[in-house]
Amino acid sequence: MRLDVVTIFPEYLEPLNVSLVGKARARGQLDVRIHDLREWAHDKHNTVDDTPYGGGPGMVMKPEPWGEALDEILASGDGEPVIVVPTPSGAPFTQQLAVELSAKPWLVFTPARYEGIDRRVIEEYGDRVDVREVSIGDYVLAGGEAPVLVMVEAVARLLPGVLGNAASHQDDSFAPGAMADLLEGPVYTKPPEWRGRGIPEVLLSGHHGKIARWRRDEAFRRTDRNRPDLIERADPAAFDKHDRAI
Ligand SMILES: N#Cc1c(-c2ccc3ccn(Cc4ccncc4)c3c2)n[nH]c1N
Repeated sequence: MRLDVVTIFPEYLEPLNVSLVGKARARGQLDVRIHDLREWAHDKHNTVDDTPYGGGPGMVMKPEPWGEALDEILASGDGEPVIVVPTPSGAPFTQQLAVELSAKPWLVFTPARYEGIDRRVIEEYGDRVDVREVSIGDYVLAGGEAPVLVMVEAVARLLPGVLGNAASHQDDSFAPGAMADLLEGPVYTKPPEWRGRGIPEVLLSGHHGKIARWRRDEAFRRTDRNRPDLIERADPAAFDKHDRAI
């Protein structure tokens, strides 16, 4: 997978050099290219923003630098990318969308700043390629770089061979399948006792069926406590299927 990121804060994307994504880049599983938008702003001050038409607070990112940047990037690759635009007014970024994007060969992320990008940029490239406006949550940030870090990690960990244990994401919270729409249950490791706190006996039993059922029940309990909205959405048949499987 090729990932391009266009930003006025390239240093904000340094975390893509470490940990899971950094290792995937080093192994050649990910081709990550970070671009400084100001390279396509040609005035003396490399200006990328201006006042909003119609008035109002803040500044808007000018279309010209984005147009030159995206034209050059799209011309540099094979096929067409999905352009992912982080914005507070986007569609929710979900595990389902992460799975969909992980199957794409090329993603271009356009994290903006200020009040966002001139709408004509989204329209221009929406006429040419698949453009997704996406939000990582119902809160307001100052720009799109942190959302890009979140989305890249969520997508990269789904790529074959990136996570050490293939099973690691199969029981994720929100992962499709028997535990779909349930949060993950609690996890434990050694020592067997810590500050007078032990381990649930079932996890020491070696009885895989009982352990799976306990984990399913704990997942249900945690979901009911922290995300009751997911309980309504969950498909009861998925639980039956999971029960039959354990
Ligand atoms: N994804 C995502 C986001 C953002 C986000 C993303 C990109 C930009 C670019 C600029 N801003 C600042 C801004 C713009 C308009 N209205 C308010 C603030 C951004 C915020 N905030 N909250 C989220 N969940």
